[in-house]
Amino acid sequence: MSRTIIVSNRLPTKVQRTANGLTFQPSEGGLATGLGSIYRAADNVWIGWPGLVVSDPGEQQQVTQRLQADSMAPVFLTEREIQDYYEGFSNGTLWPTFHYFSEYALYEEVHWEAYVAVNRKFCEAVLELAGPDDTIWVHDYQLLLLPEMLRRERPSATIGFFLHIPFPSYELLRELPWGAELLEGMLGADLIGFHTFSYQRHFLSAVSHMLGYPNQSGQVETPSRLVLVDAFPMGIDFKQYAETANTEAVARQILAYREGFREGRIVLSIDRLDYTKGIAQRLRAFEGLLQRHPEWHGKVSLLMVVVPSRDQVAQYQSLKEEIDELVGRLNAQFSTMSWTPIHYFYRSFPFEELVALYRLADIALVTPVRDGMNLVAKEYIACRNDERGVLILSERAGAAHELSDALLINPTDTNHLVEALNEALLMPEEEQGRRMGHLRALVEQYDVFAWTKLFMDRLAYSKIKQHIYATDSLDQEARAQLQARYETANSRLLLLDYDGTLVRFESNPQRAQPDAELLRLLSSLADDPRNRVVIISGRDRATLEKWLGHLPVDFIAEHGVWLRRAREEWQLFQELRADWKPEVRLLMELYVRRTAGASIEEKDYSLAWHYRRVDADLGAVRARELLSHLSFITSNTELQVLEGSKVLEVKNAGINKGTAVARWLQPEPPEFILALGDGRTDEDTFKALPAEAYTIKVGNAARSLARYCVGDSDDVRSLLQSLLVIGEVEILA
Ligand SMILES: O=P(O)(O)OC[C@H]1O[C@H](O[C@H]2O[C@H](CO)[C@@H](O)[C@H](O)[C@H]2O)[C@H](O)[C@@H](O)[C@@H]1O
Ligand SMILES: O=c1ccn([C@@H]2O[C@H](COP(=O)(O)OP(=O)(O)O)[C@@H](O)[C@H]2O)c(=O)[nH]1
Repeated sequence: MSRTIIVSNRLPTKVQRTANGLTFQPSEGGLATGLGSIYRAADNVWIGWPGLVVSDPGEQQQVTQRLQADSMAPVFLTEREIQDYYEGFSNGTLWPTFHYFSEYALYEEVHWEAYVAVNRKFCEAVLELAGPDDTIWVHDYQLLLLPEMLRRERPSATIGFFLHIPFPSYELLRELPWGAELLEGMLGADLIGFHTFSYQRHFLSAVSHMLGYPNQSGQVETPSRLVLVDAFPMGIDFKQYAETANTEAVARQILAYREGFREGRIVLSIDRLDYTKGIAQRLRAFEGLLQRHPEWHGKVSLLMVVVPSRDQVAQYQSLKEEIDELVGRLNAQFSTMSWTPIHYFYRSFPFEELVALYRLADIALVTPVRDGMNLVAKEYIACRNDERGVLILSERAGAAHELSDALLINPTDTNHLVEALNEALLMPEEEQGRRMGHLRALVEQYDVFAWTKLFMDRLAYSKIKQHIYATDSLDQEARAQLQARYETANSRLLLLDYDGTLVRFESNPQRAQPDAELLRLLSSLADDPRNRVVIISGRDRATLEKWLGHLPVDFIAEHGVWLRRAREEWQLFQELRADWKPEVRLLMELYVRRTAGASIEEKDYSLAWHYRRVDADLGAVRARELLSHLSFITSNTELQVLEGSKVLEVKNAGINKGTAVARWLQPEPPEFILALGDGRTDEDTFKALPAEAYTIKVGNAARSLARYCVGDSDDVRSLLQSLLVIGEVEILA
């Protein structure tokens, strides 16, 4: 039976060392609490760190056995690994950068090395446990490299990845020296999930800027696979919170807490200690309320739970001091004999006590400056079976994208926050009920089970999608078979695209001239009387003639408009019109003026608008605008607009590389056909060829019709060179 292997840095159970030996407690933090419900509900396994250094082999065995009974498998980390991988790279570099606190970020090579090594350690733990049919679900920023590491070992595994924290703008990511490696690491997955659409958008933009991989409708085309990217706002186990809130035990707990506050109103704040949570700003806003609205003195208290977290990281230590100092100052300033404005707890609370706090509070004050999602906000809602209470929520928490009936605030705008607090304290019960009713319906519907199902369904869909477009890479075996066919064939047709296939792409197309090695290779291949070599390109015939015209090769130029047999005259594929060019040119010129780096290429029967040298985002936007303009003016004409790699081309419809290639297949197709191409226009060639032809896509094969793929033009040359060697051996023999 197939299982889901959940992999995250932290396990949902944390091990602690006490005077009485090791204890096992639930972990805090949204990842562990949120996923805890789904993993217990099914036959899944969870791999992760148990939160403590356990180096003694006997103790390791004890922990392993105890966790195993709960379907968990521990990955033990050494003191050094915790310092460099967890506190260092994960929480000293990635956490601040991804939360827009890059001024806190450390850039230490030794932390990076530990991060790579620990990701590898997790990889080994997964490989040991995961069967071939198991689904592997990797979580969060501590394991960004893991999907790619797993992919290398298990090319066909089903791997999902979910990021629980924000994915920042590309501008933040580029500050990391290791940005590209991290993106590649994530792209080892089949499906990558984020809490919100804007995190997804930032990721896609980073992938296109830093790796150059295109994407369409949330699908990234990597050189080897299609990777799906989508937004899945995480939910909570609504039922568990709602049911617990109705229990006798919670009712008793509420009564006990109530005594301490008498009739006073309670504002609740619960977070891990973290500078992203806006705890200090929140205290200042509470101070503002007491200063500006003295009518609340003695009538409202802030109940603040701060759960200890990452206390070995410098910023967390200084934040703790700042909070202690602020709470002390405010209480000293405002307290009376019968009223304490702030009740501050620096510890975690057991589940039922938490539920009682949520149920007790008139207001939940959730004001992070950045937060991937924030489950506390959803838990508060789930506990309000009475449909009372007001949620004040930061617009910079992922949860704000769903919870629009909360009072949404900007956490750094203290005035706004003060007035929101006052508004919440004065909010009539009827309005509280209306807002809470909407919020509850939403949190109930999109709970953690719905979230998991959605993710898993999309993961299965990503595999189907990949299967439809699957292109095998030209491995040793396929290459040997191709060579054997080549060797025995008496007539061979080699159809070779030029840019991106025989030579690398240049940002200036005029610099893509053939080098001596390529000229030698083509000339030697064409010298074999059994070979017919055809250079098949979108380029104009003059350029091809200038660069390669002296070789004994055939040409297909302008995507099939011009044909030339070796050393003969150029022939037009058929009579064509060019009187449309001035009008189209005017439009393209307008887009050149608006877009620095764009240029127009004029051919006999087509016009191309190039944007390879334009800023990637701007280029994509302008190309879309121009495309819609061009589609409009070419509708009901005999023209077509072709979308190539960073180029839009207007040309006569019905002629393409494929229609031209068909002429080389007559009267009889050759015994051996090899076609190599890297772009969308080469797909027409592949389509026009018989099934037994060797069609090979160069580079990104995610959506190709080709039978095989190779990496780049170096691989192409090495393949052609190997054919040449076969030919030479035959001649010698
Ligand atoms: O494991 P720790 O270092 O102790 O930190 C606790 C967790 O903090 C982060 O939680 C995030 O996940 C939540 C659920 O998706 C989300 O609501 C919240 O906004 C995030 O900050 C972290 O991402 C986890 O890996 C940690 O375990
Ligand atoms: O004493 C506590 C206080 C909070 N939490 C839990 O910690 C999680 C915090 O998750 P959130 O998404 O709000 O933020 P994170 O800490 O993951 O950044 C919530 O599920 C809380 O119920 C807990 O387990 N014990």
